[in-house]
Amino acid sequence: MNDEAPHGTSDFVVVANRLPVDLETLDDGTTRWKRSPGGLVTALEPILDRHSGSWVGWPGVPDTKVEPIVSGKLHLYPVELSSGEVTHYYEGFSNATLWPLYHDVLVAPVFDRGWWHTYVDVNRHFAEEAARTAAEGATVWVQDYQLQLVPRLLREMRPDLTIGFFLHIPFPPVELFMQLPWRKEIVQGLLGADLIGFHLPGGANNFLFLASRLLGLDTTTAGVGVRSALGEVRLEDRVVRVGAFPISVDARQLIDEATAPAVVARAAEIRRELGNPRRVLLGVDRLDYTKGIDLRLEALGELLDEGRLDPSDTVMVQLATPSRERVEHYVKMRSAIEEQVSHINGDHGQIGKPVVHYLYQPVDRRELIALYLAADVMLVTPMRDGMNLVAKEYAACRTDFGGALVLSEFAGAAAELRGAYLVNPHDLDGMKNTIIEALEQDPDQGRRRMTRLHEQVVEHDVHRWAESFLGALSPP
Ligand SMILES: Nc1nc2c(ncn2[C@@H]2O[C@H](COP(=O)(O)OP(=O)(O)O)[C@@H](O)[C@H]2O)c(=O)[nH]1
Ligand SMILES: O=P(O)(O)OC[C@H]1O[C@H](O[C@H]2O[C@H](CO)[C@@H](O)[C@H](O)[C@H]2O)[C@H](O)[C@@H](O)[C@@H]1O
Repeated sequence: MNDEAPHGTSDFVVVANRLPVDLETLDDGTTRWKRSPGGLVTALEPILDRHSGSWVGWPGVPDTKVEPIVSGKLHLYPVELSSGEVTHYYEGFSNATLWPLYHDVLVAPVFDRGWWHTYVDVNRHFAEEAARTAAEGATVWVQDYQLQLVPRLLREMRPDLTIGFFLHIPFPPVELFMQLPWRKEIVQGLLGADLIGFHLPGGANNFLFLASRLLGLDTTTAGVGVRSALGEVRLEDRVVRVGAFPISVDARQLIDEATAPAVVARAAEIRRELGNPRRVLLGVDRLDYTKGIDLRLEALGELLDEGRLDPSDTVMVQLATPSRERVEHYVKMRSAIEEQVSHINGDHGQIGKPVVHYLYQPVDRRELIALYLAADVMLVTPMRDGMNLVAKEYAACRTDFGGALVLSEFAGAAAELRGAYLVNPHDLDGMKNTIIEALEQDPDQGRRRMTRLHEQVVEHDVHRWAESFLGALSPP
């Protein structure tokens, strides 16, 4: 990386809360860049590799001024946030108000006026940096719930720009959204865009209904389709289009990585290191209360208690990437999950042979892919999830068509991944039966399911997602 990224020259600008890399301070006081967590970065990185452009975002640490950076073809424009802004805008309004509100109110959202004011201020900083970065007539693609006011602010500053917005999390039904004291401001903020994208038609339809009901705007009423039949909100001077564009993964890249001999060998080695169990179950998540890690552990614990799983030949690996570690519900969820893991291992493990191997740390990407290859059953059991790229990564990596995917109905990915074993994670008995069914599947039937999953993800990869959104934003 070097530091020569001039402002005002970019024809394509992504604006997201985070840069694709986080600045990390080591014990000796030196700093280094590490990959940012989460699916938004996973999805957008390959797009910017292809579409050379700029990325405006926060470098992940407070009170640190970082000059613009060039990384290969990509120009990074850091937005500085103070520690107070991180507390009120990121941990507060974004992750303790909007995140739970948009995820079915799984925990009670906090409505704090001070947090809202900081959210407005920080959205303005991001809009200002985007306005400085974009060339005349550029396309700016704003990402996610942390930046819902940016489209309007940016349009006021730079009416020459084409502005897209994509929401990576679910957009709630009107009954829940109406709880938000600043509901009109958020909808007006989003309507600054030319095109607003959601993962699923349901989110797009919720938004159209809200624009009509809350702001009395003229909207289309026919249902939005997947990458088709866009809806419209007709404003006095322009039309905002609204669509559904399910995000995905870079399937070709994953296939290359998953078929590398070193990764295939590592998968076999992982099984040996786990003690050559007959079955390996896997969970991979940011440690978030939406992900249903607690529910799948409860199911596993009961299956072991009831003797339906044999602890001498069954192993579960749960990777939990640290996330939002200062937000109250994340702290509580970590303790609850770690208690469950201890409980299961206390009851069913043996010396040197725990049933659940739990890591609270990110692992290297090649190790993650080797784990996907080593797993007989992948458990993706969120109570609500915008998409869930882990499910799609697992399907992309299984070029051997082995393994099985147990997938919550409440993940966006369930709308497309019909070869999965779908579960309602609140239905504990149903989930237990489905886990057993997946573990004991007929091999031919399993291969058919996995072939279907793999082909779906290869055909509908992240490049198709970006092309469909950007094609709709700026039709030829
Ligand atoms: N390299 C690496 N990536 C991880 C790890 N845990 C999760 N990820 C990635 O983080 C992303 C999670 O995306 P997604 O499932 O959509 O959920 P999100 O965390 O809510 O964005 C996926 O691309 C995962 O591969 C890890 O330990 N190491
Ligand atoms: O930036 P963080 O607060 O550390 O959180 C990580 C990301 O989590 C969320 O990811 C979502 O986007 C994925 C890709 O579209 C989707 O598959 C997943 O269902 C979502 O939860 C969040 O929306 C991102 O802004 C965060 O960067």
